Amino acid sequence: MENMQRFGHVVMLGPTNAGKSTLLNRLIGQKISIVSPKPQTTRNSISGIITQGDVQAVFLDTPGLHRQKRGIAPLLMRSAYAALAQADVVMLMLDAAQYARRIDGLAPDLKPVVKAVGDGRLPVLVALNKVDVVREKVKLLPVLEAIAEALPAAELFPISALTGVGVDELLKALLSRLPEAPHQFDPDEVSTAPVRFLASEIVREKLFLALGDELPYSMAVTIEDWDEKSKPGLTKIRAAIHVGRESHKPMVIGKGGERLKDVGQKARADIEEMLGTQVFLELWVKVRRDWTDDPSFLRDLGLGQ
Ligand SMILES: Nc1nc2c(ncn2[C@@H]2O[C@H](COP(=O)(O)OP(=O)(O)OP(=O)(O)O)[C@@H](O)[C@H]2O)c(=O)[nH]1
Repeated sequence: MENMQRFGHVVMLGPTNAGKSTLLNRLIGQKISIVSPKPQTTRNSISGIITQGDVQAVFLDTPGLHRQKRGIAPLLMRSAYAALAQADVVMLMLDAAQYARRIDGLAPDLKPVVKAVGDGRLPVLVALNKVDVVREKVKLLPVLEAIAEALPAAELFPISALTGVGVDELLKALLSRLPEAPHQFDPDEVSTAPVRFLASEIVREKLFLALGDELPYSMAVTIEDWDEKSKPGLTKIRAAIHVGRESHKPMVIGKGGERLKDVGQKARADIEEMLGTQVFLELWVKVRRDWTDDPSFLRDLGLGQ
């Protein structure tokens, strides 16, 4: 029998600057940037998706709870509560170093969290971040005590998102709290959708640089084929450069194909760096008259409705 899958939403709370982005970058890397969620998930707040074996976790970011005191719209608060309504686990991220220096800031930072999730309905995991800069670890004790008092059911994890200390334990605990449910995202789709787009942007950037003033006004790049399966460690990409007129084609290609070759080499180097694999990049130029008026093509480029 197949193992039961587990799936759930991890809602991240915490004041700005606590280190949420740093932690997510460490956990998910570049796969964060742009994902293509299914419609039922709150699109705007998705910051990353992790799939590890049978477990898939969607991380939702919520700036709302902690910015309220600075007077930013109740809308943000509502979006935080909307995210919390979907939460299976709450991760509260705090800058422990800051409170180790001055504990007075802790109570006001905990207050909105206690109000929102202090009833114990959801598992709350507290990441006490930046412990790498706390030299005297005893200074953490009053911080730990105050959190344990305010959120008695919470589990505490001293970590450093920067160095990685404690991060594995935190992730393991987060994943283990997710309920049995089928995965909602295809891990391949999640990982390649954003990088495909970024790859096309890289090609476009190199074209802009190479063409300078000669740049045709209507030019677009689409990824026609993306193959990372046929050979491990190699990503084969076929990208089309669309120009609006036949006369633009030689401008892009250059004498003896030199310009296109140069663009391809530069783009390939950047895409390799982004993907961390070798890349075989094939570029070709397509003339597509009046594509700027073609709604279905614009949609393909992500520009239409
Ligand atoms: N020393 C140390 N610095 C850290 C650690 N984690 C994050 N930082 C630093 O803290 C600052 C804020 O980190 P971010 O990850 O941007 O914080 P954030 O919570 O995403 O902030 P917002 O995007 O404003 O919500 C950055 O300068 C990070 O380099 C850590 O574990 N140790």
